[in-house]
Amino acid sequence: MYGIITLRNFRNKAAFTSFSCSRFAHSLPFATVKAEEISGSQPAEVLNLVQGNWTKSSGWNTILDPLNGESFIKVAEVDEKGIQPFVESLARCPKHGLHNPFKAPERYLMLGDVTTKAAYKLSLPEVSDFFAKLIQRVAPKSYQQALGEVYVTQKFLENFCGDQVRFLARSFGVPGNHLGQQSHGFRWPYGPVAIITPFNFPLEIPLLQLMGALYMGNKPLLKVDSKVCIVMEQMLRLLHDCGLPVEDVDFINSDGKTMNKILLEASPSMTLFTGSSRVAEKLALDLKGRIKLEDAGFDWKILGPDVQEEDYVAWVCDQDAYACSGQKCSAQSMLFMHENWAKSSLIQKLTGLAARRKLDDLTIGPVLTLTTEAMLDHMKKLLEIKGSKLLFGGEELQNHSIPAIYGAIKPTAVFVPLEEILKDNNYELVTREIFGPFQIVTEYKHDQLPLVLNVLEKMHAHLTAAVVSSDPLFLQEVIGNSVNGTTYAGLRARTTGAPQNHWFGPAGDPRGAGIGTPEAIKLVWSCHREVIYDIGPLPQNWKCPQPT
Ligand SMILES: NC(=O)c1ccc[n+]([C@@H]2O[C@H](COP(=O)([O-])OP(=O)(O)OC[C@H]3O[C@@H](n4cnc5c(N)ncnc54)[C@H](O)[C@@H]3O)[C@@H](O)[C@H]2O)c1
Repeated sequence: MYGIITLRNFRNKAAFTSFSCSRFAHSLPFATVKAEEISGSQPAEVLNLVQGNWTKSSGWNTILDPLNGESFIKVAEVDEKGIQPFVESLARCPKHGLHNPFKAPERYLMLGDVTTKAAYKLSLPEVSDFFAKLIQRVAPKSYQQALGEVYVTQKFLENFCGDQVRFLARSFGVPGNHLGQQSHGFRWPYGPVAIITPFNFPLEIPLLQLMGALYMGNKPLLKVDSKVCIVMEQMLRLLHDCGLPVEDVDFINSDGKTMNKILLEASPSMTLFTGSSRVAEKLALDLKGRIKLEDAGFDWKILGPDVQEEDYVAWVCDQDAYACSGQKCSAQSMLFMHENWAKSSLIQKLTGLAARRKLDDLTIGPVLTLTTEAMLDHMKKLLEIKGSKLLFGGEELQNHSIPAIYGAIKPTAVFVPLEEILKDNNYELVTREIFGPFQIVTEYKHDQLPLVLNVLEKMHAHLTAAVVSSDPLFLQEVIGNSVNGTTYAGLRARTTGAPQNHWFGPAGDPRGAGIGTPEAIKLVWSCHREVIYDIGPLPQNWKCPQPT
């Protein structure tokens, strides 16, 4: 999801951490684990939080270390028999929330204070290093990518310090028709809500959505994918340390089926789901539409006719497609090259950049939701399409100990001719999201832009996009004829990159959610309520009129 960000501050801190962290690692007051010491012989435990208490459950789910297969984390997973305390806890929160502009407004200030403290703590090198390393253990990505996730999270918290939380609930008023009448629009909470998040950004996605839900007055039940839930468990402990009341958030570990059952029984007023389109569509039906979605991304980049800065553009393509082993929902899944780019050395450069990626530093690593076989099978099917060819990759990683339940392939690119992509029997296959280091590359001739736009029109997921060109008319043409919710345009355009300072989310779907900005928080976590004051006085000599 998130890409190349400015890491200036953190680089300095990272340099500092390298010699200072081992000294601090044992003294983080909130933490119950040490990121580097979790192992098969010293497995970590992850608990649930309900009604203010950390609890175990009747069973443990064992998580395998994605790098060596050791059973290194035990998650106390709630099964269908254990859901009642969570259902009851949500039921205790009224529809009008824990706070709203007419109720307990001091909570807006309290949450501003908690956020100030949390932003400060997360800025400490020993704390950011702890979370970056913990992220790396469960969702292996390079240290810089993991630290980037922590950095965006910390900057987000900085944005909502002090009075910024109450400013989110800013209202407006309009004069009425007669003396004493005024209408006021308020941002109103939903009350009991649920947040479900995937494995790929273990800190950023759940934390940003959780804080947004709290800010607007809701009581959230949070469920993070069990493979990575240890990160948010530790973050909740940090938030408690910063003054967040323990009853404000419930945290559950379970499989998808159990969570589905909780949603049906507890019937939260709103659920925010981030994950695959398959589960998103199921939940949308089950919850009768009381849901907002951040679902699959089949993200595209179009290189316009003006070839320039080849080295830079190739580097951005490599980062977009293969950083975090392609497991960002914003990862570049399809690259459309203008024929001028096809004649350039772009593909050669891209091949060289992809070859630099190494398991040693996790610039390439395990794929957590697809096996090696599944990805290579998909590639074989693509290669059966007329005119398609393997550009690079297409092989299993060498000398690895990644367990077979996960995937391990080299950064891969498959070329498929544009005309073939548009054929009905190929379209679905070619545009299937492969959540791993895998992209489709194609070429369009000067007069074939309408065909490219046609490919985009047929897609069902409209998350991120990039239009790489310095020609304003070209940018206008592509942006004006497409939909994606987060679109980068210009010479430096990328598909990945979801810093806290811009909206990130899909467009073209009324259920689409957003993350990061004040607008995203208000849209996802509050609804509009209008209060019309009509206090009088009555007009002098008022008499009862005829009925109408
Ligand atoms: N749009 C975004 O912002 C965004 C961000 C990250 C990931 N993604 C997408 O997420 C997908 C990868 O994540 P994944 O494979 O872990 O997704 P997934 O849909 O399998 O799982 C996501 C979460 O839903 C839970 N879940 C599964 N079935 C459920 C059910 N029936 N009821 C309730 N909860 C259920 C899982 O346990 C997990 O916590 C990709 O498609 C990617 O594009 C989207």
